[in-house]
Amino acid sequence: MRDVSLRIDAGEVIALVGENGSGKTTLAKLLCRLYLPQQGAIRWDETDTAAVDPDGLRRSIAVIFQDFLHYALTARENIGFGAIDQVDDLAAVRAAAVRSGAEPVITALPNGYDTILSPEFADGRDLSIGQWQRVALARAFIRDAPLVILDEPTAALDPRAEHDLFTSIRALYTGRTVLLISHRYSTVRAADRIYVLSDGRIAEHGSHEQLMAAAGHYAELFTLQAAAYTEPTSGPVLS
Ligand SMILES: Nc1ncnc2c1ncn2[C@@H]1O[C@H](COP(=O)(O)OP(=O)(O)OP(=O)(O)O)[C@@H](O)[C@H]1O
Repeated sequence: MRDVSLRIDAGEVIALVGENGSGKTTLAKLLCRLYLPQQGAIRWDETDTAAVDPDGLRRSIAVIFQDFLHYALTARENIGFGAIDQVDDLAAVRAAAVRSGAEPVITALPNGYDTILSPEFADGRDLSIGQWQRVALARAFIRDAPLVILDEPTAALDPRAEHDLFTSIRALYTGRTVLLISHRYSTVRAADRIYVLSDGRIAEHGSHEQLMAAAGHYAELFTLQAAAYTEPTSGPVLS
């Protein structure tokens, strides 16, 4: 990443978009201090995050990466590990599951929240990718962190679940700051500000309306994706 300068204010919903390999996940990992910048600084308020205790910093961030972990443990543990002190608090685990849409999936399992999410165990069950994604979202909800980073949180969700998540994202995270990475332009358009990454740099930023008016890279990608839904002849042809 080069020449990247961005500011995220408390309570904002910020979206990062850009083509594959443009650096979105790398930027998220830098914010979590999984990587240290070779030059420049990342400051939380006025403090350089390179100078703070990494564990403390990470406790202040709830993050779901694209390749989130699937633990061969119970549904309760898979969610409760988001906030280690609440792993035995079924009410907190259930509340997070309700918010993420995982509750109906889990209650249908043979032992509910005590079902091991792996088919290798007696009465264990595996979940579909989209169901796992709801569990991962619950894991992020349960942690009372001021910064929430969601890297492609809806890639495997069905359209209704995706719609439900994004129409409720501000209510879900009231008072928290959200960094959302997504290739779905319909979901990022409601962000307060959108940063467009290209080849490790910020190519554009602004609100959806500002970026559409600028008629640049964002407007091109948004229009391309929207056209696939609205123009019957522009989509791929299966034969
Ligand atoms: N640990 C790493 N070391 C070196 N290069 C890396 C590392 N992780 C990713 N990259 C490279 O950095 C570039 C940006 O990757 P990144 O995962 O940040 O892209 P992205 O915008 O999130 O892409 P996608 O939309 O596919 O998820 C890619 O060229 C990738 O190969």
